[in-house]
Amino acid sequence: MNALRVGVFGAGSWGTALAAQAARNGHVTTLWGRDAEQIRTMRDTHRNTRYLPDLELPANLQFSDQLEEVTANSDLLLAVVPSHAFPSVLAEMTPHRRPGAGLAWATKGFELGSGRFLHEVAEALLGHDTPLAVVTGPSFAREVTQGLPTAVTVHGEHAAFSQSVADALHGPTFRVYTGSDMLGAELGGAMKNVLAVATGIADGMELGLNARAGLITRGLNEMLRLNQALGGRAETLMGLAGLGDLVLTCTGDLSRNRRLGLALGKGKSIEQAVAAIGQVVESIQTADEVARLAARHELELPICALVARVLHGEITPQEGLKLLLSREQKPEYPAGLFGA
Ligand SMILES: NC(=O)C1=CN([C@@H]2O[C@H](COP(=O)(O)OP(=O)(O)OC[C@H]3O[C@@H](n4cnc5c(N)ncnc54)[C@H](O)[C@@H]3O)[C@@H](O)[C@H]2O)C=CC1
Ligand SMILES: O=C(CO)COP(=O)(O)O
Repeated sequence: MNALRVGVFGAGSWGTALAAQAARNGHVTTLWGRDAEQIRTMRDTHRNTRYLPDLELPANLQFSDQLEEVTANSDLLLAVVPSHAFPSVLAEMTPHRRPGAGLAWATKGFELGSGRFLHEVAEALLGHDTPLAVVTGPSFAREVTQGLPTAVTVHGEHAAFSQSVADALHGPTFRVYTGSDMLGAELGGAMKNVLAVATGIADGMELGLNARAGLITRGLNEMLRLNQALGGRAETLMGLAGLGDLVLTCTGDLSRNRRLGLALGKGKSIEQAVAAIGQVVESIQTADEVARLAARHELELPICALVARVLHGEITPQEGLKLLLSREQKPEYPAGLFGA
């Protein structure tokens, strides 16, 4: 193995977990965070005292609050900031990038306010010749940092680059698959967060296990239909980036998006729920961007649309449930698997 210089941008829970993974594989890895105080503490304790305080990080992992320096010294750039910060952090990195250094990201979501995919944001900033890839799949940061078995996938059009990202992260308990469908992979990772809120709400309202399974399956149908309208490949959504992450996030209580739904279903306000979680909850922005994309393609995605309305406080979870259950009866697949 050739040791790479890996720069990981975003010192939240997922950036920390992926940086630890690359460091464990022997790569010279630096985790960049914007908060100098937090970075100092991480350097002193070799722990992410804010997000994963009980877990020790590899001794060879380095920490920095100098974005320019980390960018200039990395062969592989891995962005793991929240989606709302992705365009600005990438714009800051761009002028300092080494020629030929590819960019991967593990952020899940869209550009805020435009519905642009993150690969579109990256292409606009870095040009079409820069190797790009998205790292996604069912992966709670805590479990990855603990070394529990996990499978993810890396999608990009530049096969050699995707393989190098996969190789940098793949390890004895961290399986990394590859594919070439960035759009489908990004769509799955973003939409599952919205659908996790729906199943969280249902579970918070104690609607039962049948309701949860029904929501996951009809949610997958919404993913597949939007994906088809956008030109993604169905198999991507049937794999780790879609179904895999959907199942994890809709059923696993480590999910912040599911926990937001659980709190709303139990009658808490969105402000109370977000404050209690204290971390990034991507669905809050993503629900609007999914609605924007669906409207652009004249698609009706009832579960996602109702989640957006609940998140905006336009309807209560009880009203959302009534609306969903009173929809017209129809065939499960009116026009084949991907019919409306
Ligand atoms: N935590 C997880 O298990 C997983 C998270 N993800 C995705 O990774 C992304 C990051 O999430 P987490 O690390 O979990 O979030 P987190 O809530 O644990 O941490 C967020 C981090 O982003 C930083 N940040 C916020 N705004 C920033 C800005 N403008 N510039 C630079 N840094 C900024 C914060 O300081 C903090 O360190 C999200 O898109 C999430 O959906 C994906 C897979 C797993
Ligand atoms: O993306 C994730 C797991 O794959 C993490 O989900 P949450 O952001 O809902 O915690």
